[in-house]
Amino acid sequence: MHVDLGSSLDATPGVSRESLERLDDQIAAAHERIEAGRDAHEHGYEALNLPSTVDLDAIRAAVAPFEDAEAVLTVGIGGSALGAATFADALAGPDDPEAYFLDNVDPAHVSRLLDSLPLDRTVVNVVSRSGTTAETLANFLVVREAMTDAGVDWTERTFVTTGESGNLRSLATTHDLPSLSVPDGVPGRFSALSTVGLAVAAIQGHDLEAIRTGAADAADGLSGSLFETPAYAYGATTYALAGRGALTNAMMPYAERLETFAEWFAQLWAESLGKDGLGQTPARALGATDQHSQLQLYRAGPRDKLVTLVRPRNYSDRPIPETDLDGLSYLGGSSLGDLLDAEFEATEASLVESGVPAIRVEIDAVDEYSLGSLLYEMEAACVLYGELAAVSTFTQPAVEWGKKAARGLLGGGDFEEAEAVDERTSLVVE
Ligand SMILES: O=P(O)(O)OC[C@H]1O[C@H](O)[C@H](O)[C@@H](O)[C@@H]1O
Repeated sequence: MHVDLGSSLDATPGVSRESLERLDDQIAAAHERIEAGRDAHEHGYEALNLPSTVDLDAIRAAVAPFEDAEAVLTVGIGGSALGAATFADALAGPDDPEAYFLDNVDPAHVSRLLDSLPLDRTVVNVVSRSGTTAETLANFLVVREAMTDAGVDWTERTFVTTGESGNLRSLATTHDLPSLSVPDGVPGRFSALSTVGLAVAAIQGHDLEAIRTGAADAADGLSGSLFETPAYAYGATTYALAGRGALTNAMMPYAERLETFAEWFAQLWAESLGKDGLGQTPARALGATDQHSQLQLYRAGPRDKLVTLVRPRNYSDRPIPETDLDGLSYLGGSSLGDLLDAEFEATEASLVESGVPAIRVEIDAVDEYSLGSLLYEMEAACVLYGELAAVSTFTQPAVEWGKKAARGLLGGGDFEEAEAVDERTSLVVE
């Protein structure tokens, strides 16, 4: 990825070139720590080794029985869905099997989706690193029943991606289902470049090798200076801006195909960095659509934000027809891409003009290579930010608290977290 920090210099809050130079001493130390973690295969840091450890042949072999699928339904949540969804939404072609994601247990949504799918031509991809996540297991039980009711042998149309043990692993063994392993030491939100994120891309026929090469080139490019490493430039600057009050980071891609990338980024940033009273709230926006809504707040609201503007440098364009309609002739002869680029630059300029920090992130194209690189570099940026902030980047105790409370409420065991639900104070107004 290409990172341009110019629009965050001298903003409010902002960074100066000198402050970034001072921060660069800490980058060298953080980079050494990251490299040591990678070398020792430590939990979390191991994710940054995925370009060399992921077994693409194993992924291709696991999905080979499903070449005829018309649709692939992933049942997973959080890191077990968002990486795959990011690739699927960014890379989808007209002839690919459709990718669907059940990452919520809203009954109306689940029923509507199951009613619309050709279940006899759908492959079900059940993904859970832990094998215990209630939403995923509940949805899988519902999907399995729907297949049986439709006269489909679910064991013929399901594969599982999970850890070496747990409920899902036992299910795969019992029914002799094709399965993939979630790599050790890779937290869910860092697993997009592993079996977890790549199996759907394989079913859709995307170029896994190019994704891996994009990530591997990004890994090779990590160095001890933010001025030489785009991932660290992004991580260090967002960290510095947070320290100066930019507590919200609006991730705003100018490409519909990257809308889900912003969702993936939100999990990565929030769950990794939101600890010890620190962190930076990721907001999801889409250019140019949200110029006509959220931009008012970003430009003129509280001075507690930065905006990350993302765009591809190359894309297939579509001309705008000539018109003799009064006042619209300036559009004719131009293209939708020209208009989108102009909107991007206008938004950036409007933020600069009002002193709101922005960071420009560009990728060469929305293709496999650039996505591999983008996701890897955002993960490296996040790990660097975590080092600088001295938070425990790879844990998520606050999320787990809620998981235990919900399980306890459903009678899934004795969890003291569930008792807090009874202790809640209410103040009802009707
Ligand atoms: O893959 P699973 O074990 O089912 O976990 C799915 C998700 O569950 C939790 O909410 C974790 O905090 C997330 O990081 C994880 O991605």
